[in-house]
Amino acid sequence: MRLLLLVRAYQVYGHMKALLDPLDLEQREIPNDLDPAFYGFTKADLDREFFLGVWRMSGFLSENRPVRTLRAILTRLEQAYCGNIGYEYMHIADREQCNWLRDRIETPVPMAYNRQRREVILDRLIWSTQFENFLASKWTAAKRFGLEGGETLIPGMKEMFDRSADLGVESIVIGMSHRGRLNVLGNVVRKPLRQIFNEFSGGTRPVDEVGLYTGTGDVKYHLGTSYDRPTRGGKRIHLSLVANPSHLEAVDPVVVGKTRAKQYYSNDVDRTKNMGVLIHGDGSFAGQGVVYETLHLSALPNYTTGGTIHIVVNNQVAFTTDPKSGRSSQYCTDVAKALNAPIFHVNGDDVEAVVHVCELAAEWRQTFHTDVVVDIVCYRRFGHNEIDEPSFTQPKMYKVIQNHPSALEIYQKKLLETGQATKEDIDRIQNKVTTILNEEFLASKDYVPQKRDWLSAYWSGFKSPEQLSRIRNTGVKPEILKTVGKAIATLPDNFRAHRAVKKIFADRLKMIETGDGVDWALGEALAFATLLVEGNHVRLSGQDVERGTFSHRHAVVHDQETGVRYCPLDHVMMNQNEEMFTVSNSSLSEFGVLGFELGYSMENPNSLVIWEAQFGDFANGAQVIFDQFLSSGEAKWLRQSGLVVLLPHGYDGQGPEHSSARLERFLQMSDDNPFVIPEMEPTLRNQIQKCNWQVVNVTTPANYFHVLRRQIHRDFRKPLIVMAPKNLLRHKDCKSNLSEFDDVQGHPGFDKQGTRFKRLIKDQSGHSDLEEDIRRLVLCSGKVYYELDEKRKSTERKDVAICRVEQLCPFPYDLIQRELKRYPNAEVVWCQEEPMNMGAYSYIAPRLATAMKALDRGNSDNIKYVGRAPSAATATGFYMVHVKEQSELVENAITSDTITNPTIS
Ligand SMILES: Cc1ncc(C[n+]2csc(CCOP(=O)(O)OP(=O)(O)O)c2C)c(N)n1
Repeated sequence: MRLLLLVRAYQVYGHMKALLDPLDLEQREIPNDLDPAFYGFTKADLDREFFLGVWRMSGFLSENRPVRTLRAILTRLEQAYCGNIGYEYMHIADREQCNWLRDRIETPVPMAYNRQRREVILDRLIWSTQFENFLASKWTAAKRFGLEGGETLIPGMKEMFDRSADLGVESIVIGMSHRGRLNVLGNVVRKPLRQIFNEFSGGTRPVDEVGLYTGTGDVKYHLGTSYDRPTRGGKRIHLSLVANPSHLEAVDPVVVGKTRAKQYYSNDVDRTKNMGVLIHGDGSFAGQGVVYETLHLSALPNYTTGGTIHIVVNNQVAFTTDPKSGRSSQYCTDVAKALNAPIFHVNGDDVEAVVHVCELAAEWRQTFHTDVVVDIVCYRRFGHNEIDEPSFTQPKMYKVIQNHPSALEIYQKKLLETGQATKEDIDRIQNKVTTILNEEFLASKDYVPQKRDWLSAYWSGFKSPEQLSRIRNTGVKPEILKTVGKAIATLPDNFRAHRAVKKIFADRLKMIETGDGVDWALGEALAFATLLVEGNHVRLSGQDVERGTFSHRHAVVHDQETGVRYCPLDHVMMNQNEEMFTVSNSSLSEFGVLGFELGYSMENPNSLVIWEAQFGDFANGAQVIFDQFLSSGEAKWLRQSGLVVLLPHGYDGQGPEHSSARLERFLQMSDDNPFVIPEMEPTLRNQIQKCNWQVVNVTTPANYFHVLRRQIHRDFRKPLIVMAPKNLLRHKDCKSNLSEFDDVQGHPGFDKQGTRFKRLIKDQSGHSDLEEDIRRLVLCSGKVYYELDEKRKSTERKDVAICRVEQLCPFPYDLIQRELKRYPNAEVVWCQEEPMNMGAYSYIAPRLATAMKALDRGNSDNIKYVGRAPSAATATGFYMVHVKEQSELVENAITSDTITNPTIS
C-alpha cells in the first residue's frame, strides 16, 4: 500500500521534480511525498522485490513483471515523471482520460524517433534558429520579438500539425502574440519569406483587385495570413494565422469563434476537422482575464470547438517582470486546471521532448475533444525586444544565458555523440537553409503583394471600400412574411408554454394575420426568419438572449411541465438544420463572448452574427474588441466583418449602470469626416463602405428589421452597432405595420423607401416639401422621440417638427439637408437624453454644422442643445431626479420659447 502511495505521489507531484528549466535557476521545493523515506522505506529496501498488483492498470504497473525491486520502480518513476517533461494530469476527474495518459507517460520508451524523424526535427530546428539569426544580421535594430531561447516551438508546432493531420484535422486556426510570430509566419504557416523580408525593409502597402491602395496597415508582427501546407504524412492542412493587436491574448476568443464557424460551414459535426491552436506568453497566460473567459467557452454546447491546443512559450520573464511578481500560482498554466485540461510542462532545450508533448497534445485533442496545454519552459536570449537591455533587471539570469548553448547546439551535439547524424548531414541542412534565406532576401527587394487574402472562397465577389456596391431594398414578399410569420408565431399543439408566453405568441399571430401592430420582438424575428429562408445562417449570442433580458424575445420557450425547449425559428423551413438558426445564452462574459462572435462573423459573409449585451453599459468589459478589432480591424488587416452588436441603451431611471451603452464612444471611434460631405447621390453613394462601422439608434420595429437585413443584402460587410431599446419593446406607439416590411412599392401613406432602412425618419405630421411656418426643427435619436412626440401632441404645438436620426454614423448628410430645406425658418435643435458630454451631441454638432453651412443655414453656433447637463456618471441613481430631468428636457425641446445655446452662453 505504501508503495502504491509512492507511485501515486509521482503521478501527482512528479512534475515538481522534473527538469523543466533549461537555465536551472528555478528554485522549487520538491514535496516530501516523492521521498521513499516519507513512506517508511529505507536504503535496505531498495533491492527488495515488491508486488505492485495487477489492477486494471495502465502504464508500467501493467507490465508483465509485477514483481520488481524498489530501485527499479524508482528509476522508472523518475524516468517517466521527473525527466524533461512534467505531466500534470491527476486533477482530471475522468478516469478513462487519466488512464489514457498514464499509458502513454509510463510506457518504457516514450520517444523512440528513428534517424529519418530526427533529421526532420533537426531540419526544422535549423530553420527556426537560422530564421532569427538571419533577421538579426540583416535588420540589427528592428523590433521582431525574436524567438531566441524558445526555438523548439517551431519543430514542436510542425510536428503537432503533422500529427493532427494524420488524425483527420484539415484546417487549423492559429492565434498568437508577438513572441516568435514572424518565425511561425515564415516557417509554420509559410508566409513567403520574401514578403516578410520586404515588410522588414519598409514594406509595400497591399493592393486590392482594382489596384488601389487601401487600409492603414499594421506592424509586421501583427499581420495574419493563411496557407495550405503539405504535411509530413503527405496530406495538406489549411493554416490560418489570425491578425491580432498588441493587446495580449485578445485574439484568443476570436480564434475560437472562427474555428467554430469553420466547423459549422464544413459540417464538421464531431469537430475533428477544424481545430484552434493558441500560443501564449507565460506572463499573459497567467495575467489576462480573457484567457479564463475563453477557456470557459470550451465546453459550452454552442461555443465548443472540440478542444483548443494551447502552447505557452514560457520564457520565464514578462518584459522585465519575474514570475513571482506576475502570478500567484506555481505554474503560469494553473488557470487551465479549472477545465480539467492536461498540462504538459517541457524543457524547451530538449527538442525531442517538445516534439513528443506536442504530438501527445494533438492525440489528446483528437481523442477527447477538450483543451490541452503544452508549457514550453525556455528562456529569452535577448531583451524583450531587440533594442532592450535585459540585464538591467534580470542580471543573474542573463549571466547564465550568455553562456548557455542554443537548443540547436544542444541537439546537434547529442545527434553527433549518439551517431544519429554526421557533421556532413548537419552542414548540408545548414547550407541549404542559408542559401534559401539569401535567395528570398534578394527576391524581397522587388516583391509586390498582389491580392488581399481575406478574399477566401466565401468572400469572393465582395467589394472593398474602393469598389462601389449597389444599395438594395430589403423588403420581403408579403406572402413570405405571412408564411414565416405564422411559423414563428406558432407553438406546437401539445406544448405547455407558460401562460404569459402563450399570450405573447397569440398576440404575434394576430399581428401577422392583421398586419397591424408588429412589435420589436416580432420585427426582429421576421428579420431572422426571412434571412434564414434566403439561405443565410443566423447566430445570436449573449447573456440571456434566448428569452431576452427584458423578457420580450422568447426565441426559446420551455414546456412548463417537462422543461423541453422549443425554438420557433428552427422551424421556418421544412427539414431545417437546427444550427442554421442558433440562439444561445452565453457565459457571463463580454470580452470573451464578443471576441468569439467577431471571429465567427469573419469566416463567412452569408451569416448574420449578433452579440447582444445584457445592458449596453456592460459592453465596455469588451472594450479591447471594440477598439482593437471591430472599429479598426478592416483598416489594419483588410478583413471585413458584418457583426451586429445590440446594446440596450436609454434613460428610464434605472441608474448609472443600466442607462447608457456609451453611445459617444462608438461615435467617437467612427471615422467619417465631420467637415466634408461625401458623395450622397444614391447611385454613387459608398459612404458606408468608406466608413469603419455603422452606429444606429433605431425607433421602429420595421426599421430594425431592415437594418438587420441590410447587413446581408449588400456586397460588403461592415460592423453594425445598435443602441437597442428597452422600454420601446412594449411601447404602445413603437409598432409597425406589416406593409413596412414588404417589398411592395407605393403603399398609400408610405414612400418607396418603406421597403428599406430609413437612415432618418422625417416628421410624421404629413409635412410638405416646404414648411415655412415651422419655427423649430428638433433632431433627435432613439426613444426620446416618443416622449417628444407625446409632449408635442399634449401641448398641441404645431410649429415644431421632430426628425429622428436613425443612423448616426455615417452621418446622413443628404437627408439632414432635405429636412433643413423643408423647414427654412426653423431653429435647429439637437435633443438627447444623455448628459452633454455623452450621447451623440459631440458627434452630431460638427457634422450638422457642416450640413448647415453648405446650405447657408449658419454654423455650430446655430445648433441649440437640449439634454442633460454634463456629468461624470452616466445617470442619476435617484428615480425622482431622473423623472424631473427627463421631463425638463422634453419640455424644453418642445415648449420653451428660447433655448440657450450652450456654445455661446
Ligand atoms: C494587454 C496588454 N498589456 C500590456 C502589454 C505590454 N506588453 C507587451 S509584451 C509584455 C510582456 C509579455 O510577457 P509574456 O506574456 O510572458 O510574453 P513574452 O514577451 O515574454 O514572450 C507586455 C506587458 C500588452 N502588449 N498587452
